[in-house]
Amino acid sequence: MNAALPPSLALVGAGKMGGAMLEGWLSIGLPPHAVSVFDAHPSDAIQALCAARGLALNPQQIAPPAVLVLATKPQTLEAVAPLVEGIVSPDTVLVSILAGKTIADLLRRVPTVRAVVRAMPNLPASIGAGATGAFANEAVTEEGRARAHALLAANGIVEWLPSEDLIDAVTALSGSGPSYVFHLVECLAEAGAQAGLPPDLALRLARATVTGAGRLLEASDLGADVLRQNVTSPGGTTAAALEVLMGEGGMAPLMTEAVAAAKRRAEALSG
Ligand SMILES: NC(=O)C1=CN([C@@H]2O[C@H](COP(=O)(O)OP(=O)(O)OC[C@H]3O[C@@H](n4cnc5c(N)ncnc54)[C@H](OP(=O)(O)O)[C@@H]3O)[C@@H](O)[C@H]2O)C=CC1
Ligand SMILES: O=C(O)[C@@H]1CCC=N1
Repeated sequence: MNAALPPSLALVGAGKMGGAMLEGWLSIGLPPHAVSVFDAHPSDAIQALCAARGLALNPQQIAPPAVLVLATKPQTLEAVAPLVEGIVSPDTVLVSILAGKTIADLLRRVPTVRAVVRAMPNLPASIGAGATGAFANEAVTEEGRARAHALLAANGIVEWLPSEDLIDAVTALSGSGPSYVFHLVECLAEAGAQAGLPPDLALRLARATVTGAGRLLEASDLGADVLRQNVTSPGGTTAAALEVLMGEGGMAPLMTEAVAAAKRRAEALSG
């Protein structure tokens, strides 16, 4: 087991994201007896995982954990705060993945805690291919930061941010970003069907194209711009498509607008 991993951990909210992170922690050797899971309505998969691996699910009482990861919806912070406040001690590091909720918002609801890490993971965490942005307040010790890092790194890359206010932009880019890519698959498949392909064939090709391009990007030392140029024969078909995608009203201004909308929504979720 990674020596930096916390000796005890509570996960509050084991939904899509919390559940994905939990699987990552177990896969890198966090001992199941060190983990307590709290969820209002645990899914069948979480109940089965807890039973199979011997994790405490919704225990009545636990000793304050070294780290508590809060992974409920931002809108439930008010409702879940008394549970969290009842579990933590002043030495617990609170790692929150709630979009929009600031460190000040969290400290107001959970006054016992001092050390807070705001982290923004993304869904590919479920296969260890996530991207997380994180910010630690000044009360987080070197040890606390190392523990948070070890947990977050179980799910993919971790980028520590120099200031908390960057996290809303991270949320808009990489937190929400996987959904933009999945929508690209939907759009590509629809466009292929419009171009005459049977819809199921178009979907298979679109999915394999996006997956393959992602894997090439990961495997290659080349930048995305060079890889794009490598597909683009002068005067060929790709150039014709890119004239549309890179033209006025193309993908760049659309993506800028989408990310700005997500960032505004993150800001609106604070409080
Ligand atoms: N999904 C994603 O890709 C990402 C999500 N996030 C953040 O992760 C957080 C969770 O999102 P997501 O996993 O999608 O949401 P989910 O709804 O899938 O997960 C939240 C879980 O918390 C449970 N819950 C609700 N209230 C309580 C409570 N009082 N005590 C204990 N458990 C409770 C929910 O139960 P029930 O369903 O019964 O309400 C649910 O199982 C959000 O704050 C979001 O901003 C961050 C990055 C990416
Ligand atoms: O959509 C949301 O609000 C959350 C935060 C980032 C991804 N999902």
